Amino acid sequence: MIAALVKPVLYSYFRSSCSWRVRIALALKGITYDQVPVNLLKDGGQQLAAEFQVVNPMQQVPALKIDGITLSQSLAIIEYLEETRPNPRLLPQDQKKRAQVRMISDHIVSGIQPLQNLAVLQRVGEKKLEWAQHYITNGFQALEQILKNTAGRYCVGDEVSMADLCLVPQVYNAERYKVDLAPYPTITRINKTLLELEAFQVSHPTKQPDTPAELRA
Ligand SMILES: O=C(O)/C=C\C(=O)CC(=O)CC(=O)O
Repeated sequence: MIAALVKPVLYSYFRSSCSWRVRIALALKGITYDQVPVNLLKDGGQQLAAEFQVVNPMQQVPALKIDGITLSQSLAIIEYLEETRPNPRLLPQDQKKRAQVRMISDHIVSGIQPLQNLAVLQRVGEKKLEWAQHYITNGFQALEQILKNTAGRYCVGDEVSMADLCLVPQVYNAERYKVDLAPYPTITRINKTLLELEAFQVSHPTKQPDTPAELRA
């Protein structure tokens, strides 16, 4: 019980899409937390420092200290928040919809983002823009088809779910890597609708404690 009284601590980087997913979950569920910024570019990458390796041996953000444990991997964090702080719900009650939410989340979290993350692009070198565009485009072509069957107002039906927490940061990355979004009207429509919600705005990369002044909104 004592642990629950201690404010959670999020290790985060303002434009890490994986950190943003967790920030949206925390905002939606009304959980107040402290942030420890981990700059992925500064000092050769602060995530690689020995002191952060203790927090997350994978040397990636996000990580969340909560209830006396330290968690990494955004979906594991979001599922823990869901189980311990169930309101508002981020996984639908209906089993088929819940499976669809997990399918779309995994599609982005395993099938797109890891192929265009910083560590991969740093090894790809000068072709990195083309590389990122290729994997985001591939993933979005499939995702557009999937969403045509699952979406209502949001990714799955009309309730905001974990899938939406994955979608918006991935669209942000697509824009960052100059992917043409015109072929994906469903993705674009859902993204725009979600960005009107306060939880998606307060957690946005342009509004974080570690956002550089020139990128602040
Ligand atoms: O360029 C930088 O500022 C460093 C890293 C990131 O933003 C994070 C990523 O590229 C991975 C991702 O979140 O998809």
